[in-house]
Amino acid sequence: MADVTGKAQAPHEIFDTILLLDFGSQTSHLILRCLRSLNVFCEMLPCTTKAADLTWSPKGIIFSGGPASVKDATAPHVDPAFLELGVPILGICYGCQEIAWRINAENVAPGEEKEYGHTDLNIFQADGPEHVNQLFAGLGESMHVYMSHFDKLVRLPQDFVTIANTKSSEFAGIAHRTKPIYGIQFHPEVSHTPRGVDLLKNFAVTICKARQHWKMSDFVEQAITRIRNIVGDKAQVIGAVSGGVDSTVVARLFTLAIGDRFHAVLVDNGVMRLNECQEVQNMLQEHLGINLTIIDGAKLFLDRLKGVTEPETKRKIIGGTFIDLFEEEAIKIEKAAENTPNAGKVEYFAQGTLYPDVIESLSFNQFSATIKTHHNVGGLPARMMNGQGLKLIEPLRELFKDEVRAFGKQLGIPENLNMRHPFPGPGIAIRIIGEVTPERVAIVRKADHIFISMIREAGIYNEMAQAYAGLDTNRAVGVQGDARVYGYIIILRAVTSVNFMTAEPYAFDFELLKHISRRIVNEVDGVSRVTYDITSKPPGTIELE
Ligand SMILES: Nc1ncnc2c1ncn2[C@@H]1O[C@H](COP(=O)(O)OP(=O)(O)OP(=O)(O)O)[C@@H](O)[C@H]1O
Ligand SMILES: O=c1[nH]c(=O)c2[nH+]cn([C@@H]3O[C@H](COP(=O)(O)O)[C@@H](O)[C@H]3O)c2[nH]1
Ligand SMILES: NC(=O)CC[C@H](N)C(=O)O
Ligand SMILES: [Mg+2]
Repeated sequence: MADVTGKAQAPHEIFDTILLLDFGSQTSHLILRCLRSLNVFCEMLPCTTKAADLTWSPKGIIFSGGPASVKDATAPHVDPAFLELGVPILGICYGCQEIAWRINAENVAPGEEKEYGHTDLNIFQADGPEHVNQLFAGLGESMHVYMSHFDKLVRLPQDFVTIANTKSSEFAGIAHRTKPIYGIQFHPEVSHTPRGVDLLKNFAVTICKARQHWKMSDFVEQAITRIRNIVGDKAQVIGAVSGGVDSTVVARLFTLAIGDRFHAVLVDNGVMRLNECQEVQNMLQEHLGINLTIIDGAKLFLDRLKGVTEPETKRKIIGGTFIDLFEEEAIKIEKAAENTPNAGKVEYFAQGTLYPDVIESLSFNQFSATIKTHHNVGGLPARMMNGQGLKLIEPLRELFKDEVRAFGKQLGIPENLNMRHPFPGPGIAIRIIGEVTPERVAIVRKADHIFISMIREAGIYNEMAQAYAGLDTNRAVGVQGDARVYGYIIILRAVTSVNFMTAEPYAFDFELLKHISRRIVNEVDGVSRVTYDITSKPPGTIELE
C-alpha cells in the first residue's frame, strides 16, 4: 500500500500490530496465525530484540513460551524496557514465568513433575479495576486448556491477582492490579485449547484495542507497491520459479509490479519429477503469460551429489548450486538487455520462501531447535546473506501456505496450479535415502508418476496435502515371474496437513493402495517392494531427509 507520496509502508505502519516476542516455543507461530485469523496483524521478533531498536509502536506485546527455564543462568530474558512502554502485555507459559521471575526470582520454581496435556482451568472473578477480568471475559467459570511445562509459579507476584488456577497450578492465570499485564501458564494458541482464540481476541481486541483491519487484499496491493519501491525503475530482477504455488505467486506479483524487468528462471536440477520442467513452462506461459527460462543444470547437480549421503550436505550442495546457476544467468540477462529499453543491472533475486521454511531452517533465535535446512534459506551461500552479489527479495516470507493460496486465488492463478502439492527445491534428492544416482532418480520418477496419476484418477488429490514416492536404497528380495529379484524398496508417503508444521498419514483405501503397489512393482524395473509410510509429523517429517 502506498501513502500519498507513493512511499512503501511496512504492514506494521499501516495496521494496528501486536508484537510477539519469541522465546523459541514450537507453537509461537500459531499465536501469530491465530491473531491474523482474527484480522489482527501480528509480527514476530526474537526475544533478544531491544525495545529501543523498534521503529514502530505495537498495540500490545505477547511473550511466547519457550524451552528454557527462567532459572537457568543462560536463559533468555526480555529487555525490561518493553514493560515500560505502557502497552498491554500477555505472557504465555515461559512468558508468564518471565514476568513473575522479573519481579522476584523466587516466584518461579521447578514443578514436582511435568504437566503435559489437557487440564481443566477454573476462572475467577477477581476484585480490582475492570481490566483484571477482561482476559477471560465471556469464557464462563471453567475451560479446557493445554499445558506443557515443568517450571511453575509458586508465589503470586507482588501487585498481581490470581484470575485462574488448575489442580496443579495455583497461579495459572494472573493479572496486574493496576496495569494491563497478564500471564497464563497454558497455551491458548493450540487447537487443544478450544476457546484459546477467544482469549487471544480478548487480549488483542478488548485490552489492546487493536483494530481488526488486516486484510489479504490489501496485502496484494501493498506487496506490489513495496516491490516497485525496492526495485526502482531501472534494476532488473531474476526470479527462482519452480512451478510450485509459492514461486508462481511471487512471479505473478513481480510481473504485475515491474513487467518484463522480471525474469522467471527454473533450474532443472536433475531431480525434478517426470516431465516437470516442460509442463511448468507450458502452464505458466499459457495461463499467466509468464515467460519462463529453463536452465539445464541436471548434470552439474548430479555430479556434485555423487557419493554424498548425508541429508544436510545434500541440501547445502543443492542450495549453493542453485545460486551459482542463478548468478551466471543474471549476467546473461544483463548482456541480452544491454541495448534495449530494459537495460539495467540485475540487482535482485526473488524467491518464494515462506514462513515455515524460515522457522524450520534457521533457528529463529538461538533458543529454538533447527529441524532441517531448507535449500532456499539455510542453504544459501554467505555472500547472499551479507548483501554481496544478488540481493534477496522474498515477498511471502511472513506468510503460510494457506495464506499464499488465498493470495493466489485473488491473483487469478488457476485452481489446479494453486492447489498443487508442494514439491521441495532439493526435489527427489531428499526422497532417496542415501546416495543419489541417475538410475535411482529414474526409478523414483516412474514410481512417483504412477502413484500421483492413480491418486488423481481416484479423485482424492485434493484430500491430501502432499504425496510422493521415495526410495530406500537398501534392497530386498522378491519373486517375479518365478525368478528371484533383488531390488529397491519404494516408500509411498501421503499426508494431510493444514500448515505443513504437523501432518497425519492419509487414510488410504486399502484396495487402492494394493493396486498402486502392484502397478509399481510390475512397471518399474529395479523395485522389489512397496511400503506405505504411516508416520505422523512429529515425530516424523514429511520428506524422508
Ligand atoms: N527447480 C527450481 N528452479 C528455480 N527455483 C526453485 C526451484 N525449486 C525451488 N525454487 C525456489 O525455492 C523456493 C522454495 O521452494 P518451495 O518448494 O518451498 O516453494 P515453491 O516451489 O514455490 O512452492 P511449493 O512449496 O508449492 O513447491 C521457490 O519458491 C523457488 O523460489
Ligand atoms: O523448498 C523446499 N526446500 C527444502 O529444502 C524443503 N524441505 C522440506 N520442504 C517442504 O516443506 C514441507 C515440510 O517438510 P518436512 O516435514 O520434511 O520438513 C513439505 O511440504 C516439504 O516438501 C522443502 N521445501
Ligand atoms: N511451554 C513453555 O513455555 C515451557 C516453559 C518452561 N520451559 C517450562 O518447562 O516450564
Ligand atoms: Mg516447490
